[in-house]
Amino acid sequence: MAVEIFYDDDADLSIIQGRKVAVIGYGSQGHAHSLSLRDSGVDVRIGLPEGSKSRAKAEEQGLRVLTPAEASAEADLIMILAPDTKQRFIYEQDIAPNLKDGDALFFGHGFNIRYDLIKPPSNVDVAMVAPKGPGHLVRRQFVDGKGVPALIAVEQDATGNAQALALSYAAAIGGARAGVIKTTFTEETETDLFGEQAVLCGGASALVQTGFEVLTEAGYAPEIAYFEVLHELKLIVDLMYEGGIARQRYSISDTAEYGDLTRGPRVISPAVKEEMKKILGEIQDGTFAREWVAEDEAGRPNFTKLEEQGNQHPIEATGKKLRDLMSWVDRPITETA
Ligand SMILES: NC(=O)C1=CN([C@@H]2O[C@H](COP(=O)(O)OP(=O)(O)OC[C@H]3O[C@@H](n4cnc5c(N)ncnc54)[C@H](OP(=O)(O)O)[C@@H]3O)[C@@H](O)[C@H]2O)C=CC1
Ligand SMILES: CC[C@](O)(C(C)=O)C(=O)O
Ligand SMILES: [Mg+2]
Ligand SMILES: [Mg+2]
Repeated sequence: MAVEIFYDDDADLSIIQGRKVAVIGYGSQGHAHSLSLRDSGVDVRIGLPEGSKSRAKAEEQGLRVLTPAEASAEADLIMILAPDTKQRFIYEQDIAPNLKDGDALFFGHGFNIRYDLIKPPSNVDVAMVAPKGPGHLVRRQFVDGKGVPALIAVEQDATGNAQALALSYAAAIGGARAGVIKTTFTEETETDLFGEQAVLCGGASALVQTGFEVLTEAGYAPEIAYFEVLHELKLIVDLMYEGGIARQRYSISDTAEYGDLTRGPRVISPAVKEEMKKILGEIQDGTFAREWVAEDEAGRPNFTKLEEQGNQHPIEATGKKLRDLMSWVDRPITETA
């Protein structure tokens, strides 16, 4: 089925400029949405708990910070950009008691609606603006006059204007410069989880770590292995980003292309595809969501252990040493947030 794609000319920025927006959370997405909304002439306030470490950062960047309940009470559009596992508690405690007829409840990802963790009342619009990229790059691209593509979806249209409002919001954070696609909460949630687990984060990280291990265990220098499987990956993916896999194959040598065509399918074998299908099934039937919610409720023991193991992987120390010597590598996102 053909998708609908919207650009800046299709969006009416004055719609979002006429609203009082509360952004709940000031992390990766929260800071990007808030600053770009503000720069697009939108009346925005931030909702963060009293003890939040992000409060000082938001205030330093010239934003007004309230508690989540105060921000929700003042606003007529509430965008929840807190961690997915915390959203239902924030919604019950701070947002739901402050929702008024015709308000809009916005999400940056459909997890809590798709898996029935939040059930909004029927008198408010429920919509999503989900940028297809990390928040720090959403902001960086906006500042550079570019944009990260975004998905919009309407779960509930109480006012009859929810789609125009979502498109206006997406344009205000730069999404309509690159293209805004209309979807559903279900499609966004399931494709986003699949993408991050199988390809973008899970798949890519495991591929890089495993390639590094194979080379270093065979006695090659870690620095050479790092350049080969991590640093150069960005350069190869840049070519795909610019012109697809065909453009990447045009730029590499014929030798590389023959290796790509004949060895690639041995690495990503039919068994890997079967595993990807299983992963998609666990997303579709709710297994992953139940597991993640339970893991979070238990204090994230497995998450913490695996994250620490990842931080200790030898590729991290090698990469840090080499990146410190490359002045042209962009500043870490922690410094640009
Ligand atoms: N990361 C990304 O680029 C993308 C994220 N998304 C979606 O955006 C949403 C936000 O994710 P992300 O930006 O990664 O989140 P982060 O973890 O980067 O930031 C979460 C923010 O929420 C704050 N927070 C925590 N608890 C509360 C609370 N009780 N009340 C109010 N604020 C709270 C945190 O405060 P403190 O700093 O004090 O911890 C922090 O500022 C999620 O739905 C995610 O799926 C969608 C697309 C991409
Ligand atoms: C790829 C991870 C992501 O889905 C994103 C940056 O788009 C996320 O949830 O952070
Ligand atoms: Mg994503
Ligand atoms: Mg995601």
